[in-house]
Amino acid sequence: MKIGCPTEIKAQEFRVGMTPDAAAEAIAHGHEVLIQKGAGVGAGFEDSDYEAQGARIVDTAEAVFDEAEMIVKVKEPQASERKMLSEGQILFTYLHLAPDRAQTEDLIASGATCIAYETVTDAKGGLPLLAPMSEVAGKLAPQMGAWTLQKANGGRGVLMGGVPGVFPARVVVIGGGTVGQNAAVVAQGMGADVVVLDRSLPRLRQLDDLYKDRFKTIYASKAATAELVAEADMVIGAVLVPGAAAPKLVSREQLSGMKPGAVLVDVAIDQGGCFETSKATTHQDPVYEVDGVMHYCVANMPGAVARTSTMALNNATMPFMLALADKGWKTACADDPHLKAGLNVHAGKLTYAAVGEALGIDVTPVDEVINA
Ligand SMILES: NC(=O)C1=CN([C@@H]2O[C@H](COP(=O)(O)OP(=O)(O)OC[C@H]3O[C@@H](n4cnc5c(N)ncnc54)[C@H](O)[C@@H]3O)[C@@H](O)[C@H]2O)C=CC1
Ligand SMILES: CC(=O)C(=O)O
Ligand SMILES: [Mg+2]
Repeated sequence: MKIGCPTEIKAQEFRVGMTPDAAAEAIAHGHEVLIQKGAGVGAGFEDSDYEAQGARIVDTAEAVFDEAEMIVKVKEPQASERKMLSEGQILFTYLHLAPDRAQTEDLIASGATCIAYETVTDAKGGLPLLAPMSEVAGKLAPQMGAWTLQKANGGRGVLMGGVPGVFPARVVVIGGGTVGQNAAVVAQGMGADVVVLDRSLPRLRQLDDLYKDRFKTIYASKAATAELVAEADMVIGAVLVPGAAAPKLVSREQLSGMKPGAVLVDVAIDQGGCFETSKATTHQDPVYEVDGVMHYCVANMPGAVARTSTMALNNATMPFMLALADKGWKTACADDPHLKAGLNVHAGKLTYAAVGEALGIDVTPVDEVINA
């Protein structure tokens, strides 16, 4: 199969869909790899690194999309990229369709087969292609929140770790999955007083077993969430209902009860955000204020540490990329129910129930398109 990897064009996105190592593996499996000129530079990979592995460098994104049977990317295709997709082509990348009607409609219209990293599953009920980026975003969240808490950046002027004689920052993490766990560990490591809320009791038990000396766990009832948010210096939004639009857990009304200059870091923004007042921002202009509360809502946080993130992402995507290339999407999905869970759009049909529900679009069962 011809596998193509274009340069990411989302603002300040420096990751790349394939490392030279991933290209080498695909080539060893008998595939051809096309890399857009300069695609890896932001993550520290030169064109010559890819050429040394046998990949071919092409000048433009158009050339990649024209020739490749499968496109491997990082971020959801932007409008100009969606126009280049063609019928029968495989697109393997993050999609986050539930909050994004325009993208969903364009992908359906393209006739391509679109497999979303974030809905591929594993045998333990996890999301193996989301997890590495959630680890990164979780670790970044307290760092970005701490910067935003500084007075000159609009924050309350509270130091995460405090000093002897002065309380540390109070950090509330809503959602104790991969993002939440990593955020809580780093925030606690910075010296903050940390509470993690979740609606899953098994998950709270697991976190308590691992970290009871480092942070507290609380069941995420509406009342407990409201009380803790009102007292917080920083709230990190880290919930996920896979594939679905994020539930709104802090309303605009609640902001007036928060401390002036408190910070909301909405990591769940890629699924639409879990605070009512969240709207996606960019690394260039990451923070805005509503009713005295600072919001950090960057939808591609891992792009800030593009080299670490690219390598972590490729470690996870590589076996699935190879299965798709070796077997074609249909057999690869038929053979692996976890990859099958990644299929969101095929040949003009939406195939992911939670996206259909969020956007009011008819859904065709995955098995129907696989067996067609
Ligand atoms: N902004 C960015 O750059 C990035 C965003 N993300 C996003 O971060 C979010 C979290 O991802 P993960 O931690 O990997 O998900 P996860 O599935 O590991 O964890 C989500 C947790 O939220 C909990 N939850 C669900 N509904 C809840 C509710 N109403 N109240 C409290 N807890 C609730 C679940 O029980 C689960 O423990 C996702 O939307 C993901 O796409 C991930 C990486 C980068
Ligand atoms: C998961 C995601 O949206 C990202 O890594 O940008
Ligand atoms: Mg994102």
